[in-house]
Amino acid sequence: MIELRNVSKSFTTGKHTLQAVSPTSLTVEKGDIYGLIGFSGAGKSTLLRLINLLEQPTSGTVTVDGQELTSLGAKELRQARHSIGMIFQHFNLLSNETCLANVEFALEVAGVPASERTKRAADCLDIVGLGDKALEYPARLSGGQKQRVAIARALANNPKVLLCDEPTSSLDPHTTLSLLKFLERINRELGVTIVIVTHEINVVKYICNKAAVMENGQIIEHLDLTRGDVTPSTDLGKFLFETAGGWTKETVTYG
Ligand SMILES: Nc1ncnc2c1ncn2[C@@H]1O[C@H](COP(=O)(O)OP(=O)(O)OP(=O)(O)O)[C@@H](O)[C@H]1O
Repeated sequence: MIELRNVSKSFTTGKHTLQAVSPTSLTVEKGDIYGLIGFSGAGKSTLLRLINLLEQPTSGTVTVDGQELTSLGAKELRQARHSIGMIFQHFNLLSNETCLANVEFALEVAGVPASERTKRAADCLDIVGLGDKALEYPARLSGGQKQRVAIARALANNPKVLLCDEPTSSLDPHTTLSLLKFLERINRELGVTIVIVTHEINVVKYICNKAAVMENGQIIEHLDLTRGDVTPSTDLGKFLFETAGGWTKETVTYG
């Protein structure tokens, strides 16, 4: 579903060039919930943003759902991006618009006729269980509810891929858990492939079937999380998993 081939990204500020992502390849299969983990500054968010070309790669190719995004012109890229939704740590909702208008906006940008937008936006809010909040403003919602509106907006154009940049970092543990269950449902019932950047290993352990450990702009290890015991081979992988402790799908019984 997602193929990154030798992608790299460097940022130049003045005389300084910083290599945020060194040439890296990554394959995410259809139906995966794929985690990107590592310390702050490792390049996780940059790698995620390379998937929908929010960051243009310095080198390499990005292919999503069989379409090589890096070879598209601006108009085609805008079109292709509609099948890639994204959510963020701080939700990025329009605060002066209602929840419904926030979702409608995504449809408007995608060129959906005005006559269809309201119904589709309302349906998306229903999917996330917030049909009754359609005419509320984001400021009146809890963090978890705001993230659900952001998910409704991300789902409005029926994406095949959902990119999540620290989606639970602003949420308390209970809200985190219910959001993770929700993302799981989207993955299972709507068939949406999910890539999730997080510094919370518990999140990865709970929801992901695969993960990549990043350090200094490189993927240093790929992990299969479908088997009971995760046994990272790198020191960083071991450190991250050994210090995580906490909950797993088997140990969490509430929510
Ligand atoms: N737009 C930018 N301009 C310049 N440098 C940037 C830019 N975006 C990211 N960087 C740098 O690239 C490196 C990787 O950043 P990135 O945000 O991808 O890391 P991260 O692993 O997601 O970190 P965190 O967990 O703290 O968000 C960092 O050194 C960061 O300062």
